[in-house]
Amino acid sequence: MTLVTDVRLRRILDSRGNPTVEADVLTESGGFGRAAAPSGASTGEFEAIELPPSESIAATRERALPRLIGEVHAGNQREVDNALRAADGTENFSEIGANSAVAISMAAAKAGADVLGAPLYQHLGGAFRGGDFPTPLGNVVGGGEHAAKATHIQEFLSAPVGAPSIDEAVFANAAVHARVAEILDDRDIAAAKGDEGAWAPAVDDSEAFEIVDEAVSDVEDDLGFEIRAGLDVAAAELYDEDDDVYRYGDKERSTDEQIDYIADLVDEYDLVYVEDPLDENDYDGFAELTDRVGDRTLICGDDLFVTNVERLQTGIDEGAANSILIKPNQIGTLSDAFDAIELATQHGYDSVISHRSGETEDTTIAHLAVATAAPFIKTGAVGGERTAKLNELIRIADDAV
Ligand SMILES: C=C(OP(=O)(O)O)C(=O)O
Ligand SMILES: [Mg+2]
Repeated sequence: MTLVTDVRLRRILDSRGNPTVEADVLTESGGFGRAAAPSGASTGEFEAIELPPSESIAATRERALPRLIGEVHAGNQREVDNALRAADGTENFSEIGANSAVAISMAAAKAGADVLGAPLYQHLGGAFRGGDFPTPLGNVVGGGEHAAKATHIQEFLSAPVGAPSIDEAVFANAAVHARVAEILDDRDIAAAKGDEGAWAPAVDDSEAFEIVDEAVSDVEDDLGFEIRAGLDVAAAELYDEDDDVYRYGDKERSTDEQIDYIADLVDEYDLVYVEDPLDENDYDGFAELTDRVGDRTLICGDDLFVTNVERLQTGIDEGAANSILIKPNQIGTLSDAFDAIELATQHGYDSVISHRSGETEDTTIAHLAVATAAPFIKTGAVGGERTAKLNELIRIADDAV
């Protein structure tokens, strides 16, 4: 019934106006799934390879489609994903591109759900999923690789940890985003938006902390539940390997100073979440910071782990971080992303399902978060490609997908 009878690939626009890959998967009994690959800007060194979309589509048509069409079942995710891996033949999808691979992998899952007549989260997670919703981490101020001439830290996040429902959590993040705009206006600071819809003011990081702290407290007082702040430092982008320092404009920090700086920020701003506080090769630094503040905040590996079970296992062995960012396109298939989530859960690491800075209207990650009962999802606060996922979470909670 779920035998794949056709796979169609095309170039579509992503939220930055760049081309990306969209896949349609059709099955024998009329099942249909469509999904699109996102794209990163602050990509990790160890991520699966994203090829130029036209190149990826051509290679996938030649190498992968003969192994998929008439050969695999959309309802059997491992079979689909194993066929993609076999067609590529490399560890990092450098032959067909992780962009086509992940689009097909996610589209196949949707086609499998369609045949079953089940929502995607239930097809992926089973009949008993749908009761646990992630806390959304909403990007409200940012810079780094996502906006020119803005903060050095890539993302300042709002985390409505006390929200009684996903609906209230999503609206809380939008309210913090709106409150930041008012505070910027009061301070006469003009701000454009970065790639993920966060405000991107030309302020130094210390002023951004003040603004976000004030916005979070104001909205917390208004709404009456706990909202905290978090960060994606994206420190690999700040790290200068030659001089072994982190560069924040003219200011330099050694690794020890960086660890002290982040540990102080955790306490000063009561941060609930810190992603990539150190370089993507620095397991020792991650371990030291986790040892110092891991009892009171999440230390999350994004560029460090790249959704890769081997890199995560190294982190687990060394005590580096206590949380992992999950981006299916970093690794290339949904099966690989599931394996990373399962390994994380077994070892007490929290999974944070994440968008990329270049996104589409695709909502797969909302379903993935509910299917795996992930405690957090990072998918922005405002902007159509971000609200696509947030609104899907609201629909899932309303049993309306
Ligand atoms: C979402 C992120 O950005 P990008 O997609 O540019 O890697 C991130 O670094 O967590
Ligand atoms: Mg990151």
